[in-house]
Amino acid sequence: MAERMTIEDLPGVGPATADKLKEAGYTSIEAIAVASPSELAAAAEVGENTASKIVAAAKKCSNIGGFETGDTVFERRKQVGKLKTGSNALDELLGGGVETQSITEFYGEFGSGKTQVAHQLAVKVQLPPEEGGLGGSVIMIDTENTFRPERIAQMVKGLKGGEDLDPEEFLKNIHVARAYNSNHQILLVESASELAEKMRDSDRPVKLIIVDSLTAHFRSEYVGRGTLADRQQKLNKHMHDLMRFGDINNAAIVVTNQVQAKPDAFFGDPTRPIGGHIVGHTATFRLYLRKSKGEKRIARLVDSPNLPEGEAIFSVTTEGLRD
Ligand SMILES: Nc1ncnc2c1ncn2[C@@H]1O[C@H](COP(=O)(O)OP(=O)(O)OP(=O)(O)O)[C@@H](O)[C@H]1O
Repeated sequence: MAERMTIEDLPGVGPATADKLKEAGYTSIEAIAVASPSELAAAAEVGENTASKIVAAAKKCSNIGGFETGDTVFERRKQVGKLKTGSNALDELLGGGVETQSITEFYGEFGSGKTQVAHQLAVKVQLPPEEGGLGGSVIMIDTENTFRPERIAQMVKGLKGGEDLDPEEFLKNIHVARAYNSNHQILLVESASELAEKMRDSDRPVKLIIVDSLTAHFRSEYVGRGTLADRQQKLNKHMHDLMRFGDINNAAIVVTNQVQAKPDAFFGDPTRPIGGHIVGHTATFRLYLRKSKGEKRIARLVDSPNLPEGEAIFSVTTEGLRD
């Protein structure tokens, strides 16, 4: 493969401009390719004409914004990997596991097991494909301080042959960042892209990005009807950034989401995931998690483009997810 280009290689981008662009968050060719020339002009303090040329050059070498033929899309789809969850029933519901190049959303009430699923996937993704993993590392954006290394250690010990495995080796492949507010959360996807780019040719490329929770910050920061449009716009950008991360890295994207009580809903389930249409339309797979007896959980697949709706029952145990 030809050596990867960096933004310094773009015509019209000298070292000073490159620094300004990076400072403003344009850290990759892809980020520049999808920028508007006027935004870029302001960020890099160059004229609009120069900015247009930079964007055009970035588009050309990133193939973003261009059309692809069906066979190219088909080639990329062939690369799609499936990450096993530890529960066969849940894997089957998902058509074989959590897919790369897709966003899988787990939503449910407090204690329904969303964070447990996230921890389990962070462990499983590190296993080789023969063992249901993707042989990769993981980036975790933690918005509510729920990441627990101890929990990872328990789940590593719960793997097949886990007694001989060193949990620390697994922890080294989990890159965790706390997001302090929704803007920070959005920015972290850019940092994640940089990290993934650096690791792309290593023996542990990033194969999974988790955002737990996707909506908590948005929900608490945008209160009241008047702010809804703003919130949805930000959330929409965030989801698309994540989707692009998945495409570029052939990585799986897993997000968790709470439900909001809808006391005025007389029919159907009175709870709905936060984020409404935006999250719903961008997530490829949506799973609604419910608590059942004891460690049992029920997952329902909602709105999948190519899989039938259905339910799976699994357990959250100390060792991890099980049937
Ligand atoms: N070490 C463990 N061993 C067994 N079960 C555990 C363990 N730790 C957590 N659990 C189970 O996971 C549940 C908590 O689930 P989790 O934290 O994933 O909920 P959540 O859906 O993320 O909730 P929230 O919306 O509050 O973040 C606990 O109620 C418990 O049943």
